[in-house]
Amino acid sequence: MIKAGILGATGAVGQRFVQLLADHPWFEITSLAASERSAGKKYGEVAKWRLDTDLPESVRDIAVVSTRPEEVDADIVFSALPAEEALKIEEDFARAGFVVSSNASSHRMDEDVPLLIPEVNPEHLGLIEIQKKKRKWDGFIVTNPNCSTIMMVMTLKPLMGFGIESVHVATMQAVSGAGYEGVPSMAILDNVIPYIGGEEHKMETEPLKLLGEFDGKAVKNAKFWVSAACHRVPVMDGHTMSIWVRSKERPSAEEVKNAMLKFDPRLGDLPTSPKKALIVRDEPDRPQPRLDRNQGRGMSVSVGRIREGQDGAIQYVCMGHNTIRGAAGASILNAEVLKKKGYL
Ligand SMILES: NC(=O)C1=CN([C@@H]2O[C@H](COP(=O)(O)OP(=O)(O)OC[C@H]3O[C@@H](n4cnc5c(N)ncnc54)[C@H](OP(=O)(O)O)[C@@H]3O)[C@@H](O)[C@H]2O)C=CC1
Ligand SMILES: N[C@@H](CC(=O)OP(=O)(O)O)C(=O)O
Repeated sequence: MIKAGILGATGAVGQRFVQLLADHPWFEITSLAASERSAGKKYGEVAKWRLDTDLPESVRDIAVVSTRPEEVDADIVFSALPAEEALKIEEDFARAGFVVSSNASSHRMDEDVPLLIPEVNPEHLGLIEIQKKKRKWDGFIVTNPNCSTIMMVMTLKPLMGFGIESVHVATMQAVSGAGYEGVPSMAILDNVIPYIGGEEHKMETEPLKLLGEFDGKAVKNAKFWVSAACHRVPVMDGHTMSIWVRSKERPSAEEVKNAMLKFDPRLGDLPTSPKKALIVRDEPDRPQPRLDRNQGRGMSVSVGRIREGQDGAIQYVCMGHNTIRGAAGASILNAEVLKKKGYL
């Protein structure tokens, strides 16, 4: 078993890591780290457990440590730290020789850090050697994208052959994306909030790196543009988005559907990879978060309503589980690929 630590283990995403790693066949939780407020106390006392499965017994009595590398016993650390804290702490861990699989945004756009979706750009892992050499680190950092970006980019990947020119997207994002204390119930019930700080910029920039080409030295960004509008809606889990894609080749809805149906990333049999990365639905009223977010144990992205728009764009809806495929599950799948490819 590979020894795994979780940084930010008591938080919303940290708890998802604990839930998904507790019975993982390759990783064993050996350290749980959080702020000085929690350090020294038992995990079961300080983690206000809010998931709909029980707190795993195996972690209840583990003493939480602080996020200093010398206190953490692990080969890999999964980071669910707030971005401001992750910036330095993740570097401290990589410098100290740890593999860091991060869900935080701090290092995503660093030119020597892989921003990874295993089904989309596994070749970007070539940046690891460049990162280690440049920074003189024994360890390294690999990141997963923003939760909305992940869902959208998984649907764009099979369309790249049509010559994408532009993408418009409007999101409807679940409240869990902001964390338990993030959006007061008085603000979101009976309401839609048309603003999520920083989200539109992430959706407009991260896809270009993810779908860019790695030439052995650097990633050259993909050459199309994305325009995003992000909204918070009163849904617990599951980010839904309406997407309009304009391409040079002007494919029909049928051709787009077939490209998505044929999308086979050939990841092999990794514990967290779903049987189908994309699930294409024909019903006129799907996907829906409540019905579709747990497809592929929360790791599949569901697509529906693929149709030709008025201006030659292809229009569709996609949806995925934001704290599993969009956060903890994404980092764990990244780590499984690292293991499979011999980086771990
Ligand atoms: N919620 C979501 O769906 C998603 C979140 N993310 C990203 O994941 C990260 C975590 O988000 P979330 O789980 O919602 O956040 P939470 O606020 O719920 O949890 C934060 C965690 O970090 C710890 N922490 C806070 N400050 C420090 C510090 N100074 N030093 C060390 N540890 C600290 C907290 O410990 P303590 O309990 O002791 O305070 C807690 O364990 C963020 O970067 C967020 O942007 C990404 C995608 C989705
Ligand atoms: N902002 C996202 C969650 C998040 O924290 O994203 P990021 O990993 O890019 O910081 C949401 O609300 O739903």
